[in-house]
Amino acid sequence: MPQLAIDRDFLREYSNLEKAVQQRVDAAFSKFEQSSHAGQHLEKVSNARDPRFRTIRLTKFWRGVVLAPDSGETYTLLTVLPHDDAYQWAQRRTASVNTATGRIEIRDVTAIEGALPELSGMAAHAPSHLFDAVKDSDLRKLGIDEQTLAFARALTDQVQLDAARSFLPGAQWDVLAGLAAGLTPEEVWTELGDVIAGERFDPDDLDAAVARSTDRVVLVDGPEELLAILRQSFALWRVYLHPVQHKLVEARYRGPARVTGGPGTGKTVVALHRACHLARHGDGPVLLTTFTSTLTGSLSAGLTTLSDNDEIRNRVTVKNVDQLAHQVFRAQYGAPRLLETKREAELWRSIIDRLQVPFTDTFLRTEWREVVLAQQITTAEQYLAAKRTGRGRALGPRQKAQVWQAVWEFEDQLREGGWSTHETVCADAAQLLAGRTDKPFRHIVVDEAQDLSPVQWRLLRAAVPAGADDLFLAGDTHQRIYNSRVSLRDIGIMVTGRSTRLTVNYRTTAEILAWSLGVVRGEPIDDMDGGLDSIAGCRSEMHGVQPARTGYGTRNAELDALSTQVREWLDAGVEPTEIGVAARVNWLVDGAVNTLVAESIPARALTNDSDAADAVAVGTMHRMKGLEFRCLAVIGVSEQHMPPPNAVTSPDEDTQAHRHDVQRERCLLFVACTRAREQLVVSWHGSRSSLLPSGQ
Ligand SMILES: Nc1ncnc2c1ncn2[C@@H]1O[C@H](COP(=O)(O)OP(=O)(O)OP(=O)(O)O)[C@@H](O)[C@H]1O
Repeated sequence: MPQLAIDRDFLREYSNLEKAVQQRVDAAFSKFEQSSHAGQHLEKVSNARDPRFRTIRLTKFWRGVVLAPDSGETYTLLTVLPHDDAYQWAQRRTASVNTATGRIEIRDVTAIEGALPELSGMAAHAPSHLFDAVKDSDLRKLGIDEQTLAFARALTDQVQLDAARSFLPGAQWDVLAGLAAGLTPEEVWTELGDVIAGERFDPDDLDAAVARSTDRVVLVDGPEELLAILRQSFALWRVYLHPVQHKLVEARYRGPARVTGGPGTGKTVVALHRACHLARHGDGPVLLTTFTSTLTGSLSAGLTTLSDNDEIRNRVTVKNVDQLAHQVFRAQYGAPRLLETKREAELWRSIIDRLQVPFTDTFLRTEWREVVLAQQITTAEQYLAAKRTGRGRALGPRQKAQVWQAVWEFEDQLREGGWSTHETVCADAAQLLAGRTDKPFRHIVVDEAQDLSPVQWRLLRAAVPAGADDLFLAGDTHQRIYNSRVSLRDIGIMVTGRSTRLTVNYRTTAEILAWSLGVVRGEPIDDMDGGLDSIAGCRSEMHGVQPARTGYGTRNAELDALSTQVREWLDAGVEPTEIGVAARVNWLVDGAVNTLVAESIPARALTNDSDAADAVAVGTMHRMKGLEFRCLAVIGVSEQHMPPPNAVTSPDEDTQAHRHDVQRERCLLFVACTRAREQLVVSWHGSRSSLLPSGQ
């Protein structure tokens, strides 16, 4: 029986096809496998460079291009195009086997041959070339074949390489892009993961290559599966993993492990797959957790996309860390009597007044959270001896005694009133679990790990027995938006030697990523493990338009321009749900929703309970975490609103806290901008924010 395989690129194109053509694709390929002579529907392409390319008729105007097997029965659907384009596509290209990965790749030979003479001519007179530092033998080892090698040797700059992306074989272009981004051949080798097995694959066995190409081809088992895949073609991106991601998902670690990487590099995708993998092959219940309830919701939905097997799904609990803390606390002590944040600040202020100590309530609260609770300090001696790494303002013994007295009073009043805060609930829950030998989970997977506080880490550490595959962390400290700082080793979570960085961004175009990286470039940001994190090598292989940056005289002028922009996107065929608007503060979110709605544009504010209506999503930058949009406007990036003055500690009060607050705001802007997939528009009114990259 002939079997149909679908190329990943086609799944992406499918959602952009007109409904009628989609229906013809469904019909043609649903019948495909029942036919005992699949070849009979397929037409040969005259003047084809590769005789294995065929076309299949879908409608009078549309054709599918199919790669027919040399001898086996697997036919791969590569693309669907209007009649003439389909023939031209097939005439220009060839399929080949990458000798390093053993997988198939397609190249536009006509384009390569067309560009090479001119490039070689220019290269002959150039003082240096893009890959002078890389040996031929290294390039060959990484799967670069003779034609691509000749092309690579003729390149003198990155722009030429970028322009060649559409016609060079994909995996080989990835290798060259990695080397051009400054990775060594060894690092590129590691990035390709276990697909380079050291073996040299047979370049003529295309059928075996198709079967091996799980990263770009999905084999379909029958018409129902085909239809299911086509229906959810976008969500299906979650199914294809890069070899490095795949390795992380299935690895067996002797202890805690983590994946880091810039925005859009697939950390959440890895976390989801890892949770499923542990549910299937692990040794007990799995907790998939993160910081906020909004993020928990999208993890839950992602998990359902990955596994429709109830038995597997039921082995994974999805809960945010505070929910877990409250559950453990309640089971022992009943419902906590929670002190609201406002009343907590009042309590600190009344203690400051009474004791006449020279600190602000913000300083004392942070000291309590980040030093006292984080290190489980219960006595003055312990506090006097405690490490205060990252707390900035140095304290002499007299000041420390004053702080301790205030903290003691605060905790005493909590005890007396029977009050809890979210932090104490978490600390109490951690203590309860630490004392138990029967832990609730065998494996814990944490997404957005950079935002968890030390007390929350203590809870997670106590919720799982120490051992193989106990904790798996996914996160990026350049996207820390809640100011929690932690040293994992201080909490007893050792990830050294079990940390992997992802570098390829799958969400955002290179233009948007490069500009957004400017917002955080040069910031010294820790890696939660005693060192500094780096965003070097983070790159995207997709291209599009440069982000637009515009200032307006007034807020109303900025909002009017926003509605013009959103209308333009809608008129260009972008669905309302694929458009996002981000602002730093709630009142600007409300202003944007009102302006859009007044212009009859469907728009909704992202709130805790808002559902996914068919409308443009407008939300605060915090709410944007975990989301992505084809087109995104980031508004109100003005000097007076970004950062908002009340969100940043004054440098006179505490220089370190000031620095941390400004850094958090930078990270927040970075997070917001990197939610855009294809188009990003940044605007402000009045003077522009100093957080925007200078000179642009
Ligand atoms: N191997 C892959 N191939 C294609 N697309 C991928 C791959 N891995 C992830 N993606 C897609 O890239 C996008 C970003 O993935 P994901 O949200 O997991 O990244 P992230 O690193 O968690 O991002 P962030 O840190 O910005 O939240 C998603 O649309 C996802 O489906």
